[in-house]
Amino acid sequence: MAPTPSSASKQTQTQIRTPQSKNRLNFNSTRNNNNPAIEQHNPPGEHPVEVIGRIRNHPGEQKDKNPISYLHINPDNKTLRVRADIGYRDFTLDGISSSEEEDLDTFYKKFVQSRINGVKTGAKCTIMMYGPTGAGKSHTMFGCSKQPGIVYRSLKDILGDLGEDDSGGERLGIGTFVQVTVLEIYNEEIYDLLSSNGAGGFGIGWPKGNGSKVKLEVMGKKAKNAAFISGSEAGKISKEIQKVEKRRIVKSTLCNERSSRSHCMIILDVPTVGGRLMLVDMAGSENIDQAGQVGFEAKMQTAKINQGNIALKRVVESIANGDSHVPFRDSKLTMLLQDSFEDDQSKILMILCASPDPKEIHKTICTLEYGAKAKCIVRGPHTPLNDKNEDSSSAVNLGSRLAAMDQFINKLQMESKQREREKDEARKALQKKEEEVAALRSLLEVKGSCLGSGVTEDEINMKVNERTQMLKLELEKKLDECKRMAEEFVEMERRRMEERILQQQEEVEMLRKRLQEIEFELRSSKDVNEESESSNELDGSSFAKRLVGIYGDEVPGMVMSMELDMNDPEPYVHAANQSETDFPPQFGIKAGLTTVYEEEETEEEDEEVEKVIIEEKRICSNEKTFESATPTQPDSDTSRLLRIQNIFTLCGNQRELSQQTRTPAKSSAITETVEPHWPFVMVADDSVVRSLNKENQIPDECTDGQVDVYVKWESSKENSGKFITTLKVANDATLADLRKLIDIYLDVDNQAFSFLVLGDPTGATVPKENEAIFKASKLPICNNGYLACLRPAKGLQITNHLPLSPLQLTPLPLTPLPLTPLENKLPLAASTRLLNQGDDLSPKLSPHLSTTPFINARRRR
Ligand SMILES: Nc1ncnc2c1ncn2[C@@H]1O[C@H](COP(=O)(O)OP(=O)(O)OP(=O)(O)O)[C@@H](O)[C@H]1O
Repeated sequence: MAPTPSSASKQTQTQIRTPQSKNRLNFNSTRNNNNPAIEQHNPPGEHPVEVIGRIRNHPGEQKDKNPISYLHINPDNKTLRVRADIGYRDFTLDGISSSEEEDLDTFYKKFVQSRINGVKTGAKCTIMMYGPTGAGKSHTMFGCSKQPGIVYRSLKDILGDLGEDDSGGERLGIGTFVQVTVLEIYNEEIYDLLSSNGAGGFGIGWPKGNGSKVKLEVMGKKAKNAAFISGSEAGKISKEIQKVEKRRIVKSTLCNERSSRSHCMIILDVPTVGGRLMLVDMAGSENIDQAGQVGFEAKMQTAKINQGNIALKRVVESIANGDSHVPFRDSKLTMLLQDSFEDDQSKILMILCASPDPKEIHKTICTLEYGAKAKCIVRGPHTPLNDKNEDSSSAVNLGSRLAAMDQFINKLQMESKQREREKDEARKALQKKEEEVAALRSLLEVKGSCLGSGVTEDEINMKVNERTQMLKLELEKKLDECKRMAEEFVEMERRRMEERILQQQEEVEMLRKRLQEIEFELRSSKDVNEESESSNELDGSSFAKRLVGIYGDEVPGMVMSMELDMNDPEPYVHAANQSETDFPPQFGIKAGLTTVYEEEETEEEDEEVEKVIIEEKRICSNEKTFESATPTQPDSDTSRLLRIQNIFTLCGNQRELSQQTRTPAKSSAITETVEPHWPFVMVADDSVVRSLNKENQIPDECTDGQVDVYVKWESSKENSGKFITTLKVANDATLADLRKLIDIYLDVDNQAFSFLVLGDPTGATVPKENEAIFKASKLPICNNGYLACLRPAKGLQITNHLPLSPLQLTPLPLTPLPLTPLENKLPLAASTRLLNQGDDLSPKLSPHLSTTPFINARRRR
């Protein structure tokens, strides 16, 4: 079985004993007077703990950004200034190294190599890596693939590199061998990383397989039965250490992806000289929360890791403070390190690792405070217990200790003052910030109250938008409604127009049929009156032709209008004894049914006047004249006139009263010549009269001082305002005079009436007793004459007052028209005036007209 390090050391060294508790810092140990190197490295009163700071690179992505570090190394390379938010702190150490400026090789040579050299000559040295997780402890201790760490460099330094010099010359460390023990302190248990429960063998042959780690007990200040490897080839041993180092328990934490969860201790004994090197890579000194450990077990683990750190911290403080009791036994780590502190041959090199990350500032400060305290440990000159000068040495030790303590106290006081100042500044800064916050808060309240009861501008805008949308919708709805109503109205109007057009078409059709019947009757009459064909044939046939021409041919683009053409000579035959001057009396009173085609362009001027539809009658009351004008065919002529009038009645009860005289001279001439004393009457409806009054002139007086009076019935629901006759009366005639004439014309027995004052808003009638004083010239003016409107007595039936045909002896009953009056919408044709009646009627036409069922005529008296 291979010897354990402890047993080996027993063989080569005198066991170091723990110093008396009352004189802890005297580090009683066996004096080695034979080793001058030890004397050199441990001068009396020297600090046994050397503290070096090692600042790692900027971690990860921050590396390239080269941030401004909060750590600043003074040019003396011993003082490190830590810049806080407010103020800074300086820490004076034995040396400071930045990994950015000094790689591991440089660092090793500068701060570690001298210690290793001492070990080679028999000195004892403990190198501890202390610091928070991720600060680079393991990196410094073990290095990486590019740069070997302290462990491998030390081995190389102690044993020498066999591969470097094969020439057979003297190599460093030839003949030297080392014994290496690798321990792991995890969860306050010591494990032997070189042995395994399932491996079954030690020595150079490393544990095979994946057996569990062997737990070791502590005996005294050493691990009992710890395995070791011994050898003189640094390369081989380094490889083995590399392997077992991987057996350490690591875990990913917030601070480090591969965080060491255990303390690792590599004990390197150089038996030939009695030198010993203890390399301790401590677990991170982070607190539980920062490690991000979750769960009870994990937290317990972190707590136990910290237990080693805390115990070591207490040991350092205790030694530095000169306590009578140093709590080495508080943890397995401090138990194993007890020799390192107590042996006066032993030196401690504490490497404080720190990260330049500003987030780590507090951990860095804690680490540096810890190192500063460790640095205060003072070891007095070696004084064996049985030394004669023990008292004097004790006094020296005490003096140096007091000096160190004073120094430490001064430093603490300075730090305390510095902290006080920082505290004041922080308090002031805090006060200032609080004032700013209060100001901002009051500003916020003012703004809130300005906006009014918590209503923000956005809310107001939102409400305005909502209201706008609502109004828009309402407007659109109303527009739609209006549009729909307009469409309905248009549609209704369209239907009404269509119905009206249809109705008019039907009426036109019926009229046409009626005219055809008349034509037929005319032809029949021709056959009956063959003997008088010389004159009448031409007359009748031409009239028939005329009628056929009117309704048979319709000229496209022309508007058809029915009109009485009183000046058309065609239907009439000139008498042999008639001269041109005789024409008016003979042919002036002629009724010809004709169609007048008018160009549509002329409609414009005609539309200005409301189209008046009248029925036109002309009655000759002078039998003499009548007979002289038509001595042979009085009945026939009268009948013809009646017929024509009936046609107009058929066409519409309202025809235009067209008796405007184009030339007054001619008019008066015609009147004179034709029938100066005939009581001609031509009356329009009330409504017509009103419109006619506008355009009519004041009636012209005849040469004999007479004026025309048109007599009609008042239009009402029962009757349609029939035209009665035209009377010629003296200028100064009264209504009484007029009544006499009308009575003569009407059948006075049955036709009681009263005069209606047209134009009177009350529609009053003229009392009979006033008729004698009411002049006819006061009557409303109508077409060059005066209009007398008669209101029939109540219950009186209006009869037609057309002149009777001589053949018609008995009056016909009034028969209602089978057709509704056709409203004449065509332009008003040139006025036609019936100047004479009967003399221009074809004798053939009279009987036919007289038999027309629509006519109800009364015989003239
Ligand atoms: N000086 C440096 N240069 C380059 N990389 C470094 C340096 N120091 C540390 N690192 C890297 O930082 C990471 C953490 O380092 P390391 O494991 O040594 O920290 P640690 O202090 O041992 O942490 P823990 O206590 O958790 O084990 C590693 O990946 C390491 O390679």
